[in-house]
Amino acid sequence: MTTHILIIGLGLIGGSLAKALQRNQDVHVAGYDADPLTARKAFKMGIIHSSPPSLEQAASEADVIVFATPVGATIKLMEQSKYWQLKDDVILTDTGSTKIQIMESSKSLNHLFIGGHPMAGSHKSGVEAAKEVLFENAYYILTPGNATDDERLQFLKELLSVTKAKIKILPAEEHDHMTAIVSHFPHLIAASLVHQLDQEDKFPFARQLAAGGFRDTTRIASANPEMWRDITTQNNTMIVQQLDNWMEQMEQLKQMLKKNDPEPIQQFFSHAKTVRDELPISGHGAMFSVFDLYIDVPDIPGIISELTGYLAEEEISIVNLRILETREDVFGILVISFQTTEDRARAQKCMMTRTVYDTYIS
Ligand SMILES: NC(=O)c1ccc[n+]([C@@H]2O[C@H](COP(=O)([O-])OP(=O)(O)OC[C@H]3O[C@@H](n4cnc5c(N)ncnc54)[C@H](O)[C@@H]3O)[C@@H](O)[C@H]2O)c1
Ligand SMILES: O=C(O)C(=O)C[C@]1(C(=O)O)C=C[C@@H](O)C=C1
Repeated sequence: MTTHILIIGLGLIGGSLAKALQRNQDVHVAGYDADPLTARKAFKMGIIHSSPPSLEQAASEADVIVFATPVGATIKLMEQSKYWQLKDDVILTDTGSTKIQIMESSKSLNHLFIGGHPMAGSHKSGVEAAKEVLFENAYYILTPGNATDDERLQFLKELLSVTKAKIKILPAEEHDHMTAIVSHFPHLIAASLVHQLDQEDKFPFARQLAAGGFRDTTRIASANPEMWRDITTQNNTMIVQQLDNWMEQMEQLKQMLKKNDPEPIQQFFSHAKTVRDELPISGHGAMFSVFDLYIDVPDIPGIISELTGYLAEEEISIVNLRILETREDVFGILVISFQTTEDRARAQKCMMTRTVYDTYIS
């Protein structure tokens, strides 16, 4: 029997989920977006099976409804959904980055709501950035709240299993506490670092000097401001708590720096390195895994399109590409990221057979 899924909000997350859910032959994925052009694009790109014109009509035909909109809009849509004619056993769920306020709102609904949050994403937004593989190996949090319908919870877990994410059940408070630490507060720090650079007017050339370190630390500051406004206002208390901890830590750091004793300074970096190196980055864990291949390339016009052209000919997908340390007359390092180690191994073989450039894996 076909399961009818309706995804509301066809951006990075809704689009990626729609694509992944289509791996299951027994589902029909309908998609709705407030922006009709986005819905049309999603349909043309094959991300959704159908693009119904009426949200209410589509909702009444759905077995599962996913709110994949910014969390402020999600709460408003949940409120509206009370007036929709829904199937009795419909499952409502969401993909929002916050859970306490959403689960609070769900208490007044007439139908089962199971909170959801795939812990994978990007600084990119919009349907064009959607990727079927986005959730692979990432945690996908489910927050059943007061809903005790084990059968439908199991059904949702099975439905989501095609994303190849690792489903984890968490209460809303634990979710918001932990995401404040590993996602929400770091976002504010990234944005603050960019503001700090922006305020530098003595040597404006500093912007040009912003190389790998600054770019890696602040990548997420390029994300959708509307989405982050909503996350920050909803998880405000937990984020302010993190800021308090941070300010205390910064005060200690300041005292340490004032003494300028090398030993504790090294300890500070050493401890951070140990903890960072032990994070589950490669293959498993909450972080979106990519596998980098480094290629020494000369700074000549067309080099990148030549190399990526070889990869395209061999149908090897890349997820990211950046250049490190290019200067005139000097070899630079092209870093190409792949979704799997297998893709990276194929790419390395391709480069070794089709080019003369050295390749290596960090
Ligand atoms: N971007 C990430 O890294 C990430 C990761 C995990 C979860 N999330 C969460 O998933 C949700 C979606 O994020 P995204 O990155 O896909 O955002 P996005 O900006 O890429 O897409 C959001 C889409 O929702 C549509 N939309 C907005 N209001 C709407 C409404 N009232 N009705 C219908 N459509 C509406 C927009 O037109 C847009 O197409 C957010 O709640 C976010 O917190 C984001
Ligand atoms: O930009 C990324 O790489 C992300 O994965 C984004 C990120 C995160 O902070 O980890 C951002 C918000 C989401 O709720 C989940 C994921």
